[in-house]
This record gives sequence, C-alpha cells and structure tokens, in this order.
Amino acid sequence: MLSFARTSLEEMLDSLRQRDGDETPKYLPPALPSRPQSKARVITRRWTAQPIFNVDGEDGDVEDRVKRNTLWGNKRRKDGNVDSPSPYNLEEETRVLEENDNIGYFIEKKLRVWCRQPRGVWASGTIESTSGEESVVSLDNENLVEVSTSHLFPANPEILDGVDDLMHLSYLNEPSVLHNLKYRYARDMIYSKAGAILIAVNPFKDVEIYGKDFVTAYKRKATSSPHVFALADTAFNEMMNDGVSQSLIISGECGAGKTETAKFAMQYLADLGGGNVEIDCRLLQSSCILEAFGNAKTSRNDNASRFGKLVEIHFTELGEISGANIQTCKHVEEGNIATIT
Ligand SMILES: Nc1ncnc2c1ncn2[C@@H]1O[C@H](COP(=O)(O)OP(=O)(O)OP(=O)(O)O)[C@@H](O)[C@H]1O
Repeated sequence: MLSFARTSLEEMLDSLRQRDGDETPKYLPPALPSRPQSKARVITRRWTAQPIFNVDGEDGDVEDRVKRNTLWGNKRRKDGNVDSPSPYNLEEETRVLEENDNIGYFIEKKLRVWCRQPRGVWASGTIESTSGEESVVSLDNENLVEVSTSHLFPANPEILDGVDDLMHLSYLNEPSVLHNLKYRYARDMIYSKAGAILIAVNPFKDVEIYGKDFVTAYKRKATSSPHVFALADTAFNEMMNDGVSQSLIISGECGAGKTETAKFAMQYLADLGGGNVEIDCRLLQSSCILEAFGNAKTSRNDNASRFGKLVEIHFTELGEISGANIQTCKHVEEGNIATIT
C-alpha cells in the first residue's frame, strides 16, 4: 500500500483550520479554492531504477528482465512507443535500444558511466572490464577503480549536459540529475524544470536575473528558460484563461530559498496585475514586516523564517490585483531551532 508523508503546506492548513475552530474569528478569509487536477507527470520507474547490468547476456527470469529494463536506458520501448524527445539520431538510437542493456556495449563503445565513490561522491568514467559482480572503471581523472557493478549508472551523452528540463535526459538517475543541476548552477542557471515542477538551486549571490528586462521578456514570452517568472506567468495566464484559481507551492529545506522565490513570484505577479499601485506596494512590502517579526538567524540561514505563510492574491476579471490576504502559522522545524550554549 502506498502512503504519502503530509506536506508542510497540508500541516499549515490543518493548523489554520484548528486555530479557526478554537477561536471565534472576527474575520473569515475566503475559502480556499478546490484543488485543481494536477498537470504534473507521474514520475516513471526510471527515477528509482536500480543499476543492474545484463552481464552474461542471457535472458534470465522475468524479475531480472524487469530490473534490466528499468535501468540502463530503455528510454524508448522497442515497439516504438516514444517516452520523451531525444536528440539522438534514430539509427544510432535503434542500435542502443537493442544493445544498451548489455554492459559489453558500454565497454565496447566507451560510453560514460557514473560510479559511486566512498562517502557518496559520484565520479564519471568508462568501464574497462567486468567480471562477476565487480567492474574496473577508468575515471575521467585517469584513476582506475574497482567497483561493484551495482554501483554503476549509465551517464548521458555530453550533448545533453545542461538541458533545461530533466525530462529530456535519456537516463534519469541520481548522478545524472545532480550532474545536470551542477552543470547549470556553475553557469548561473539556477532554475531547471522537471516536467511541470520548477527546481531552484539557491545561488547565495546576486545572479541578476530578476530585473525589469527579465520581467518584460517573460511577459512577452520572448524566452522559455526555466524561471520563477515563467511559473508565475503560466499560473496567471491559466487563471485568466480558465477562470480558475491557481496555486504555487514552494517547498524546500531550511535556507533553500523559498522566501526569496516567493518574493520574486509576487514581484512578477504584481507587475502583471499592476493597476492599483497602493495594493501592489503593500503586498510587496508585507514580506519585510513579517520577516522583521518572524525571522531569526540560525546556523543554516541568516534570515530563517519561523512561520509558514499562505499568500492569497486576488485579481479582478481584467487581471488587476484587487486585494491580498496573508495568513501565517507557527512552523518550527529542526533546522530552524537555534540553541544557545
Ligand atoms: N534567488 C536567489 N538569489 C540570490 N540569493 C538568494 C536567492 N534565494 C535565496 N537566496 C539567499 O539565500 C538566503 C536564504 O533564502 P531564504 O530565506 O529564501 O530561504 P528559506 O528556504 O525561506 O529558508 P527558511 O526555511 O529557513 O526560512 C537568502 O537570505 C538569500 O541570501
């Protein structure tokens, strides 16, 4: 049976409901809109695939075959059912499809693999040889290491380095995802997509991607690079087109950049729905006041929030901001508790 952990948002909403039940409210906030159908893609098995090679080339039993098919690729099924676009040339890809379950193919073609190093570090290299459960890998730094074959993962071709949507990776395993995010981060591309989800990696510096020119570019759809502005823009347009409330859920660990991301989203929405300057100003400046009362320095974040926040922005039918409502709730997580000794 599947069970899902409750999100911090759900906990926050519950505590708000509880509080509203305990007290006689002087002001009742408008009911939350019903949750829209998620457009997020269900993550396929490739995310959790275990690295198991077909070392001997024999068919094995059904369970083995299932394992092999979820691992080194099979990004497209042999019946031609296309999973996701790939920049591979088709002829080459067909050959990969026929052979890429086999470790021998990776050795012959000198295809890159990821191998897990001590302390969980990933390193890329090519397989030199394999025997039984062990493989010898020549790392990019020219070191030779012997690792368990089960600690090897197929790497993506270099042409896919830095793709802006992780769904475009041919091999969606942990080292490939980390490598792609690191590659982009090193070039100040802090935003990436995973289908409908936006991933933001905290730059801890000014990356200068939030100015007026960026707002204009996203408003005019002149760029499709992943960005919190693009996410806010999609939400705004869907609200205007479908007449249905939209939600942006921002989550992450302490110091990940949630508060900053929320502020950039509000900045963009205020710009889109600009009309009532006074409301826009109040909305944007509210963060500053809330932070003054509710934030404190911790070991992980100089400006850590000690509260959860639900911001509702109301728009007129013409798309102008008509009001806003901010609810806060106490939210103490382990990373946000400061201890004084
Ligand atoms: N997009 C960004 N650009 C530049 N700096 C950023 C960005 N996002 C976050 N930061 C930096 O990281 C710090 C921590 O970010 P933030 O307070 O948003 O984290 P948080 O996830 O809300 O943390 P907490 O859960 O502890 O409140 C910010 O004070 C800022 O210095």
